[in-house]
Amino acid sequence: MGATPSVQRYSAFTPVRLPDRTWPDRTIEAAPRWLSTDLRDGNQSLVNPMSPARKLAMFELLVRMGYKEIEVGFPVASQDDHDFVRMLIEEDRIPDDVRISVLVQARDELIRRTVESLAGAPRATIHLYNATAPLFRRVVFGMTREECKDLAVEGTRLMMKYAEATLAGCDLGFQYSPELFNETEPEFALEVCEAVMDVWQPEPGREIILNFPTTVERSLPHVFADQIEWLDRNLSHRENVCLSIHPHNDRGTGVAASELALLAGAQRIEGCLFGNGERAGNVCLVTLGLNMLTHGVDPKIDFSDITEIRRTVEYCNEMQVAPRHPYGGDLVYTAFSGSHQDAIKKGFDALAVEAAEAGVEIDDMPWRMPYLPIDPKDVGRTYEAVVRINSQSGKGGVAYILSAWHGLNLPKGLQADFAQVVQGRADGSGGEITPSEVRAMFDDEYLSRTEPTVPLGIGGRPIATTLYVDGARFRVTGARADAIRTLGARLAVWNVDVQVVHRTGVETGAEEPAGAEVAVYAECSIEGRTVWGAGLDADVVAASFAAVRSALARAGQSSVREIALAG
Ligand SMILES: CC(=O)SCCNC(=O)CCNC(=O)[C@H](O)C(C)(C)COP(=O)(O)OP(=O)(O)OC[C@H]1O[C@@H](n2cnc3c(N)ncnc32)[C@H](O)[C@@H]1OP(=O)(O)O
Ligand SMILES: CC(C)C(=O)C(=O)O
Repeated sequence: MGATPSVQRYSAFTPVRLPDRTWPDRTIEAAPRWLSTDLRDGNQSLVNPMSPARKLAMFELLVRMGYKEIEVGFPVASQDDHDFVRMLIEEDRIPDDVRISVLVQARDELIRRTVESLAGAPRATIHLYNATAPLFRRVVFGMTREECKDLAVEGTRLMMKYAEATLAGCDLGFQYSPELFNETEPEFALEVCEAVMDVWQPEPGREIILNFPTTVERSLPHVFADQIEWLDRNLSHRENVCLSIHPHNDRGTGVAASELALLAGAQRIEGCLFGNGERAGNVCLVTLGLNMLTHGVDPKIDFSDITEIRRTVEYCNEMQVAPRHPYGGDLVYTAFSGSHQDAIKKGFDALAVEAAEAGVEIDDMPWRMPYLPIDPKDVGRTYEAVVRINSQSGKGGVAYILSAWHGLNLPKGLQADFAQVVQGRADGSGGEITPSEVRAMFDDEYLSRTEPTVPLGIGGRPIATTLYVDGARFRVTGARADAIRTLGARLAVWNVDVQVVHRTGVETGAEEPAGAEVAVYAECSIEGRTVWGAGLDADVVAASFAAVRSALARAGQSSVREIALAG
């Protein structure tokens, strides 16, 4: 603290001038071509590069998810990388609709060995790169612009020469990247790409992938978008060029930069699952794909089991995905805070009502949910963890837990009553309260205070008594009604007024409850104050008795047990 600020050591980024940019008015309407570089850029940044088994697990995951272009390694970087490429080819593990690619520097011997590593491949792309940015030309390569361009041109020639000798029968693709494109003078990057194209000679059926990396992300996303629109306008052979981007995430804006670049004309995106990759990572393919899904654009990638994807990626990379990572993190579908929980519960309730009105399944309804940008089910996550309880939770969250996990649908007044109980205990413990602990608290507070046995089958002529069940009437007849009437009479002696009996878990209006257990919630006015009780039983009358007696017991009416049993 107190050290001299270092701000003067840094300078502003010079943007390309594009005052008539058009990309801000466009929208993303279709998925781009995706390339996963998990096995190359991702792998080269790992503390422990992937073992062959981990590489294969990653490759198979990417294929299962639907990636059609997969950069499988840098064959001359290590024996493992080379052997993995050979194994894929020799064991015929590359599906017909998948194209592998490999990366190489613009160096003669490395190019020769890289081309050889692909022998026997039915289709493959060779990806050649050299740095074009001024800092690299000066510091790393000690080259003039001309020499830098020649390196790319010569690399392309060598690649074609070796491929002609070694890869007969291979449907060969070619990709060139001016590394650190974003820091390269745009005219110079264009000049190098044009020179490379002069050698490769793109034409219909012979595309070239020109891949523009923000090797180190240095500026704002819209600046990159301007650079891409500028390229889109100025590249020759445009119809035979696939304009690809390779964004890194050094400023934390890799996703934004990619999305704006798509608007600006990018047709293909290279990235890694959950944003693995050098330094702050490559752009996250999961976030990009699912961002599209939430706008109604099919990403053409299968994210339906995000947990399995995440586990496999964690296994392969030996790195954990952060709990807040978009779409895949542990906590991204979870609300702890009361107002969020309340809104989510109301959202689910409204969705159920609207689906019933429309006569369709909930899963077929448009997704409009407070605080949840995507239906967790669409990525294989369940609703159970959507709401979790701690000291910041409110009645909506507590009610959601009892409903979603335990099938207990509490009336509103009881929700507030029980939330206070939970809040008191959460404040004491400080931590999270699990759904089973919430249930145990409910049982402890309301159910365990009741006696399991109630006096039914009292004789007398059948009469009708009405209970109010979630606002609708529920008729109980016969001896059971007698029992309730008897209880009511006794309670009257004690100045207890049973105002409303709520029952949930069965169809309202039914003569007798269907199904296993019925929950009855009694809202009682006892000596002028409202006291709630709950009862749970296979028999609705028994549950009703239990609920009333629970309320009495909570109100401190200890002799209730004898009264009820005396009925
Ligand atoms: C932005 C990116 O992610 S690029 C991909 C980075 N990935 C990798 O580098 C993969 C792992 N790399 C390696 O294993 C090694 O670098 C190898 C095997 C490829 C090469 O190894 P070596 O030649 O022993 O070492 P090294 O990488 O230090 O070589 C650097 C030389 O290559 C040159 N070089 C670096 N990149 C390129 C390139 N794209 N094209 C041509 N020459 C290059 C450097 O200028 C330097 O030249 P100099 O020796 O004349 O100064
Ligand atoms: C080789 C290129 C595409 C690269 O990885 C980068 O520039 O980040």
